[in-house]
Order: sequence, then C-alpha cells, then structure tokens
Amino acid sequence: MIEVKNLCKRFDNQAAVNNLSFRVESGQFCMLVGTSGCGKSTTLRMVNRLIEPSSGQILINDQDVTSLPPEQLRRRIGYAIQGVGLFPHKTIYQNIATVPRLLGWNKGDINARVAELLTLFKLDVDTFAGKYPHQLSGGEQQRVGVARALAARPELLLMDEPFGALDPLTREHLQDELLRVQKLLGITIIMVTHDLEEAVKMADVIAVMDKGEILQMDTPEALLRHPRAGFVQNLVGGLDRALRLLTIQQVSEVMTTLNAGTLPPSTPTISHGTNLRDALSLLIWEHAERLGVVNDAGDVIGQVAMAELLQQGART
Ligand SMILES: Nc1ncnc2c1ncn2[C@@H]1O[C@H](COP(=O)(O)OP(=O)(O)OP(=O)(O)O)[C@@H](O)[C@H]1O
Repeated sequence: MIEVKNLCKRFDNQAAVNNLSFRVESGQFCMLVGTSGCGKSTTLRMVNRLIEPSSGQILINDQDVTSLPPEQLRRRIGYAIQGVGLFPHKTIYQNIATVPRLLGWNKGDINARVAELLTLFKLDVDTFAGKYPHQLSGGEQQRVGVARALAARPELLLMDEPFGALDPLTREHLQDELLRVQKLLGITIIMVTHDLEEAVKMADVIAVMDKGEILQMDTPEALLRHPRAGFVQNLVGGLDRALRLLTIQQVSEVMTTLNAGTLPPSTPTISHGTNLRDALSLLIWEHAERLGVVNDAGDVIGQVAMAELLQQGART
C-alpha cells in the first residue's frame, strides 16, 4: 500500500505539487491524469526519489521512502517511461537483467527471470534476448522497458506515459498485455497518462490532478457518472462520457443467460469479454437488434440487446 501525505514540491518558489494526499491499495492500478504541467510526473518521481519533496511524506507498506538510500529504494520500485530509456549498447537480455544483477542474483535465476518476462510479453526468447534495442520496433522496445522494470519483482511499478509514443493499435495491444500481466502478478501500479480513455480502460482508481492538486480520486465509473463540477467535469467530457462508460463493462456482465440453440442462426455473435462499446458498434454495423454472446469455446451462452446497452451508457 502506498500512502502519500501532504506532499509538496516547489521549484523556484513555484508549487508544482501542492499538499497532495492519497492512498493506493496493494494490487491496485492507479492512474494520474490531468493537463500538461499539473504535477503528475513530479509526483511519480518523488515516490522513487528521483525528485526530493519540499515537504510531506511517502510511505510504501508503512515504510517511509526516505528511510532507504535512493539507489536501494529504486531497486525495489519498477520505473518505466515514455521512450523506454533502454541501454543502447546492452542486449535485451542484459537490459532486463540489470537490476537482478545489481541485487546479486545468481546466473540461473537471472536467466530464468529474463526468459519468463520475455515470454510473458510475448517476445520469443531465442529471437530477442541477444538483440540490441535499435533492432526492435518501438512496441517491442516498450515491452522490454516494462519487462525490465518488473525484473526484480518490485512491489510497486511506476509508469510515466509508457505508451505515449506508440501508434494506437500497438498501444492498445500493450495496454491489454499490461493489464493481463498486472492481474497475473498482482502488482501495484501508479501510471501517469494524458489519455483519459487509457485511464478509464486500465485503472481501478483515477486521480484527476490540476495545478499540483488532486481534484477527485475515484473509480472510473464513479468519475464518469459523478464528476465534480468544473475542471473534472470538463475533462471527462460531455456526451463522450456515455461511450466511455460502455468501455468499462464487458458483455458478460450485462447479458441475459441463454441456453445454446435458442437464438436465430443469423444472429451475429460476440465474445463474452468484449466491452459494451465494441458490442454497440457491432450492433450498429450489423443493423441488428441483439447479439449472441459466446464463451471461449465458441458456445452461445447469452444475448445482449441494443436497449440493454443503451441503458448502461445512460445518465443515472
Ligand atoms: N526540474 C524542474 N525545475 C523547474 N520546474 C520544474 C522542474 N520539473 C518540473 N517543473 C515544473 O513543475 C510543474 C509540474 O511539472 P510535471 O512534469 O510534474 O507536470 P506533468 O503533469 O507531468 O506534465 P506533462 O504531462 O507535460 O509531463 C510544471 O510547471 C513544470 O514546468
């Protein structure tokens, strides 16, 4: 659990972070969103002491981050940034092995961990371990950046716009992969993003910042349904809000259960893990009134109708 108490940072007497207090529970995915210059990166970098606070306190599992030397602290906290920051003259293997080596892991454990992480991020070990960063695509480099940040099994992962420079499709793949890996490892993540769609899709909790302060910290659904008047309301948008609400629910959560064989054969089908926004899109595209919902084996297990989807995105 991360607890930030009355955190302040001033640069040249200007407040970049102003009396910030928040808490992120273990295993939670927390997103910091807000406009440029509102203090997101400064907040993140105070957690791993790349920046020292002017005042206030940060506790990780009740331990004050200042009680450890910064280098030692950073070996316990993963950090992944936009543009990756891989070491150009080191192979992918050596990049991922950096912190485990510093921590004195034995060779066998390092080899196993590098292989495990590359596999986790769907990078073939034999193909990638010996390559250099410039031989990889941007998306592959970014995967390696996250794998490196996770190498020493940190209790906390800090990410600063890690997918900011990627094309939308690669970005979406990596978001899905990160979510899968996070669920698998149960790691706590604090991530900075400009992108509200990304925050809504990935976060358990979103902190909206403006001028060095948190204006609202809530679940994506609560934030979309009940944004505070003013800045937060403007940020989460007007009518877009309905579509964003649809992205945070899967068809399996709203479908009506059905026994196989009871839908007309011409009914279009959709996987149970699809979000409601994509389901709505398919309904419109197919000019259909309802969709069959299929499980991973392809069996029809339910149905969703247009009316149910519209209700989920409606103002409550
Ligand atoms: N080293 C520094 N020296 C002086 N001012 C700084 C320094 N680092 C950040 N600032 C200022 O602090 C404020 C917050 O910066 P920060 O990088 O935390 O914002 P941000 O929300 O992460 O922005 P962005 O989304 O553009 O990265 C800005 O006004 C910035 O100019």
